[in-house]
Amino acid sequence: MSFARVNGAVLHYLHREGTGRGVVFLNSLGTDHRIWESTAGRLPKDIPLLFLDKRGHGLSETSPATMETFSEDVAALMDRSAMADALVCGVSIGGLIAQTLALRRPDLVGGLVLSNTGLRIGDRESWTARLDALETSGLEGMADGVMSRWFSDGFRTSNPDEVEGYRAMLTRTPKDGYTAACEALRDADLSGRAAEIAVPTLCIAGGADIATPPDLVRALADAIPGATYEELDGVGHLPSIESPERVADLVQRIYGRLA
Ligand SMILES: O=C(O)CC1=CCC(=O)O1
Repeated sequence: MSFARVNGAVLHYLHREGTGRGVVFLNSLGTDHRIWESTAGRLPKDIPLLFLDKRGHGLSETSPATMETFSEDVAALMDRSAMADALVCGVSIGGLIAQTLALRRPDLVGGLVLSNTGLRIGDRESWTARLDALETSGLEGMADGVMSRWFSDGFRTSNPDEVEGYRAMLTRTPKDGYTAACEALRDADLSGRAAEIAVPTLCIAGGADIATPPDLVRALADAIPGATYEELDGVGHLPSIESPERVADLVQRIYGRLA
């Protein structure tokens, strides 16, 4: 567990040293780095890993941010950890941050795993409505709806305790941090930039994801030159939690293919 002030905010990160190419994990809206724990724990024990809580989430300080700010934070922590040419795995907003990083700092990104994400997620109206709901009801009032977007019906029925735990992760997110990330999502649109991504890319969709449905992820894969697409049957928005063994297998497969 480490902390560093980068780009004006104190960020929380975990860097495991190792040998060979590193793997970086970027989390989604209202979550922290722990959503990748079960997946990362299935990867070889000797490879370097970097996890971080994006600003306004987990133990990282809150401040206004754009998708560029989030990607600069990742770049700063990778530079600090002497990690370059890494496999960068991002889920949802983490996938948008990963794409932004690949466009702005191609030296840092050797490959991408883009899970449950798109070139754009939602639209201006849907994020404005989310921000209004946050003002009216707070995260506590929104939490049931968010859980039904994060997890498939089957997972919620079979794993009530886990869902309760992740609900706590959501509701403990600072309101200002959640707001900043929603505003960044409202304003981010990478349509038209995908052709510039020049690294091996795997796009993962959840067959039961209603937040970033398979069609959105497939359109992302179609737009990035040479990208491959995998759909996980019956899985919701956070496959690293619902199906860590399948995600770890896919991460290892693309890791093994990187030159
Ligand atoms: O909270 C949601 O609806 C799911 C989500 C959208 C962007 C993100 O990072 O998570």
